[in-house]
Amino acid sequence: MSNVMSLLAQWLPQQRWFAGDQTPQQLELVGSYELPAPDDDTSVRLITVALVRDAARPETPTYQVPMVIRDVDAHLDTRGYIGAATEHGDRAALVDGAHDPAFARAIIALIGDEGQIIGADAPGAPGVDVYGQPMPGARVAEFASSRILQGEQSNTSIICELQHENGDPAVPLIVKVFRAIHPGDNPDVTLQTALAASGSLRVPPTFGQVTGVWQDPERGQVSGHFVFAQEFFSGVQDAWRVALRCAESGEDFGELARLLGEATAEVHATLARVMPTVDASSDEIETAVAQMHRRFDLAVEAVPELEAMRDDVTEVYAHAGTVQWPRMQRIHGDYHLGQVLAVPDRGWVLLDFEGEPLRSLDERNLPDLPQRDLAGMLRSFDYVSGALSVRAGREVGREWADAARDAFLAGYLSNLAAQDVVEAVGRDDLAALLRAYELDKAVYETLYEAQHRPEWLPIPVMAVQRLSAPDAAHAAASVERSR
Ligand SMILES: Nc1ncnc2c1ncn2[C@@H]1O[C@H](COP(=O)(O)OP(=O)(O)O)[C@@H](O)[C@H]1O
Ligand SMILES: O=P(O)(O)O[C@H]1O[C@H](CO)[C@@H](O[C@H]2O[C@H](CO)[C@@H](O)[C@H](O)[C@H]2O)[C@H](O)[C@H]1O
Repeated sequence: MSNVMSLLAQWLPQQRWFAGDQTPQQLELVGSYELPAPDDDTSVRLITVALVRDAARPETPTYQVPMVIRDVDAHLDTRGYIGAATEHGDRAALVDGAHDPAFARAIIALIGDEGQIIGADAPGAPGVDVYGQPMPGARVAEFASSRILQGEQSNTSIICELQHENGDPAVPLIVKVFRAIHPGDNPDVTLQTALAASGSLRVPPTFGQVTGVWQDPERGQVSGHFVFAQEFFSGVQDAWRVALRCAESGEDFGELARLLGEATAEVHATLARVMPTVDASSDEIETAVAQMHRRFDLAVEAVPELEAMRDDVTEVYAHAGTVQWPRMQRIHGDYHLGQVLAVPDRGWVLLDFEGEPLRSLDERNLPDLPQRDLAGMLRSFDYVSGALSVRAGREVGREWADAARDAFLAGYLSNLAAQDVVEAVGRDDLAALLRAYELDKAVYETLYEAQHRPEWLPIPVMAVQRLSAPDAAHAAASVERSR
């Protein structure tokens, strides 16, 4: 194994976006591409982006890993330091590209200049071709600086400060580097680009994207999205923080929840207009219900206490399979309070349309029911109460969560397109669907928490119990109350 690959094998398991914490058994270079080094920074020896996977575990993702090889000098930013790049000469450092401004700057230039790089084959691995695609009309200012966005994320986002020719600050960009790369469209890119192109203010303006073509060891030549860049809203808070603050302090959240419902309905209506929709055929319904059952089986393996709820859960899903379904369309897919920003002068802005990370990309690219998104947000209100309750050691915030869900649904149903759906399908059937999707989301969350945050596992487990209980009138009552 080369020096760089053995350094990566040690470094990868420490990264939040890497699945699992085991050192890869057989780290394989799937391909790589190089970006031009800046003329005015002679300490950069090479900017290279590797696609790597653990060949001993082919079911795990292929990861995108940007790296900068730099001189070891006084200006080296030690935060991104991976190790000594001995193959690249004396005093050469291998730096995580996400921490190095040379990578961010090269990516912005690739997109802004509509550049293309045809990758050269490396020893043992074919080259990767990459294409920069700016949004029509997008204008790029001069690169000034970059920093990595800290936090619990599935991908790596880099904030880039830009400036006009006269030195005045220009609108900053957020450059999201997809870590697990998949053949096919990434819905985060396609959906947000379609929304932005339709003139929607409910997503950040798109700057552009990088797509790549590579040789997948199993599937041959494939293509997919590598990077997505959008306008960055500085200093704003996400709806999770706003909601927690209100729930803790008693500040009113009703109006904000209602506006969030309106914004959600607006996005659904736009997606139904600009992206394909399909009738929910009996096949589609059967598949969707079978997926819910499958997910429950998986969750029971990880969280055995769910087994006791199996009969009730089965009943809720079975009932959902018998009611009338609305037309299926593209949706957000992993909607929760952390995916929404409170932007002054714009209102709620939605982010991260990548869908649930635990579902396959093929599934996430299919039309789905808007009820999945509504259920996601309703679960999120419950999480606000759940997080506060875990902290307090007793139940708090239940009334707050109930009021937020009523206001959110009322806001959603004030939209004309949403009213048409109620008219066509009927409230009882929609309530049955909402309950099944809410339960399915809580089941998904048990898996997510078991893997990532075991201390929060009781939040979704209690929700599965509550939502599956035969007398649960929760979802139905909310739809009823929002009349
Ligand atoms: N355009 C933006 N403006 C301001 N903050 C943003 C923007 N896009 C993302 N963020 C912040 O970055 C976080 C992670 O972004 P997200 O798209 O959810 O990435 P991931 O796929 O890694 O979870 C968000 O929760 C939000 O706080
Ligand atoms: O934001 P991601 O796309 O990475 O989504 C995953 O992580 C979320 C947690 O950050 C998780 O959301 C769950 O926890 C939230 C509170 O932290 C809560 O508001 C959500 O309702 C709850 O589902 C999400 O499920 C997961 O896919």
